[in-house]
Amino acid sequence: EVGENTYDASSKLLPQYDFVIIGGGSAGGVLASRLSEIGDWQILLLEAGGTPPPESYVPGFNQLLILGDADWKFYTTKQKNSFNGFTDNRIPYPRGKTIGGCSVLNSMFYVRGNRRDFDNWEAMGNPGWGYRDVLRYFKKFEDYRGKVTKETASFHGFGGPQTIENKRWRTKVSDGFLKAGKQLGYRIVDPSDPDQIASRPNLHVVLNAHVTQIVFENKRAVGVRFQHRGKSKAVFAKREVILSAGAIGSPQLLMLSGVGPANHLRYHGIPVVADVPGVGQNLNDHPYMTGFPWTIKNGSSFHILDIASPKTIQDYVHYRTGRLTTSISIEGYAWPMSEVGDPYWPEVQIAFLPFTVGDDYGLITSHVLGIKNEVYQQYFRNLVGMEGISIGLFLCRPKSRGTVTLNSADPFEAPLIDTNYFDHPDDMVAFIRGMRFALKLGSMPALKEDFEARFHDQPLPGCTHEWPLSDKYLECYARSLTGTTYHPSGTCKMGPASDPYSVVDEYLKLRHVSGLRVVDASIMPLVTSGNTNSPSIMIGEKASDMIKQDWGAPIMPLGY
Ligand SMILES: Cc1cc2nc3c(=O)[nH]c(=O)nc-3n(C[C@H](O)[C@H](O)[C@H](O)COP(=O)(O)OP(=O)(O)OC[C@H]3O[C@@H](n4cnc5c(N)ncnc54)[C@H](O)[C@@H]3O)c2cc1C
Repeated sequence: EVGENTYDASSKLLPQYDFVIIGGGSAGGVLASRLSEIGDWQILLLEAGGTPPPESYVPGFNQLLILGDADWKFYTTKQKNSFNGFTDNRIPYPRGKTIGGCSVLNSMFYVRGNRRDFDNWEAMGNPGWGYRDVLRYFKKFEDYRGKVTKETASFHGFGGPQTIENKRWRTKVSDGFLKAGKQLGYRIVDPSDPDQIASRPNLHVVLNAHVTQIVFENKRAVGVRFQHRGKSKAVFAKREVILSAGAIGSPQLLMLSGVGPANHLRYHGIPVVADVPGVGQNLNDHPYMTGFPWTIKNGSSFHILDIASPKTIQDYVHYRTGRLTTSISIEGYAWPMSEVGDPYWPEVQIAFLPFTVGDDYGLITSHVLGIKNEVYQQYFRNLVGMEGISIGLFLCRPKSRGTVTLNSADPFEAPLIDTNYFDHPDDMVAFIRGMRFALKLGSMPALKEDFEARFHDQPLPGCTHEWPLSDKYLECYARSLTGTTYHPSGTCKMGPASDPYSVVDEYLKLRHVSGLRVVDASIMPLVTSGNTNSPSIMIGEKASDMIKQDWGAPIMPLGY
């Protein structure tokens, strides 16, 4: 929407607004839209990136966005327990730098998470964040376009700004994936089942506005400084500054502004406004194994070169149908029952892809993932030109925690992102259980017989010393080819005052300072058991109502 209109209000910037929102991503965009519903309030949204690039309008071009102009192009630090199969033991860590944030780069999967995730947030000392409380906000932003039954109508929303629909195109072999699940005794379910910014005169959006500091007066956030077209500018907030710069940007900006672990700030010569030790800690992300490869019979999936065929392009351009209507990514998810603890709170999420890393001649997938050239050449290259599938997985609630810290006090320098995957030994144990499920799924008759799925049983370079498919081999495989699912969260976690590492309270207000809230994926105390875009939107929706309530503005009834 924004891409088609000029919202850039830099020429009419006011010196002061009621609310200044930093970051126009999944959560910040929602906030700007909802708060500007109150006509008396002046809202400013500052976004470091520009308008989304043209390729972002074609879902099938999703992979081309990574490492492009709309990506911050972050990398992780070198890892000791993971990334052995990636160049220099580090990986690209994409984050959207454009209006829309990561929602512009993402693969558009709509997964809310498990109801137990939110009940657990509440049990962790965050009243008002249980499943029953947040469900209404998931429904509020939805415009569900799938099949409406009595059941789906009860847990989906209608008429909201975000359309949710079934994929318009999928491969034949994805039927095999669903059938293989049935053969293992599972059901096909809607994962949401519990069991736009309009142009408004009071909303100013400034693009290419990189916020460099939140300004405090006596521990109250009163405004922000930002760089725009080579000039340093400042703007002030009468009511609140709201930080929605995402799970990497938000802790970085807090620390640059003097809010964070005092010793770390002093080390970088930053005057301490408030010692908040949890800022940048508790980095939760879902470690994601790129997928065991299988070859399948021709005609079951698609050939990468078909994407550029005149028919595919014509189908998309003229009719909005065909291969390009969906991202080139995962085609189906499965949640195996957990073998440990609550069986209905899955440990892993299984991902089904209708291609292998070898499919695209090493041009895109291995590049955006950061796979070492020798691993591609020795393991994936002989899959070139063959139709295939991959079955991967991610760990839903890892126990390992990473960090986001400052590399320097320079706001234009990328922070240090230490994912720290597999630091906690329980994570590897759970991951290996998930890998065994993935192997079992791929060997079910629905794939093996109907689609002639053949496991690519070549040993992975670096793991040849282990007995094939032994636990040790699987561990080595996981440490080599597990990267990110792009779900960082938790770095400004919400928690009770008794938790010294809580950064915000249940109203998302920053502890030890005033006039400042954090509203984005960084507030999740524990990452949800699924993809994180819709929970981030939900956080934006819920925060908007909390802010309106605090300032005596009317809250629209939800109707559910
Ligand atoms: C490649 C990729 C694929 C993904 N696929 C899916 C998927 O299919 N389904 C799903 O549910 N989730 C997916 N995700 C995750 C999901 O998109 C994110 O969890 C979600 O968008 C996070 O929202 P947010 O509001 O917390 O942050 P963001 O959307 O990252 O927004 C933060 C915004 O703040 C801006 N910003 C940062 N620092 C500053 C600053 N100093 N000054 C001004 N502006 C600043 C950024 O440019 C950005 O626009 C994916 C993510 C990626 C990267």
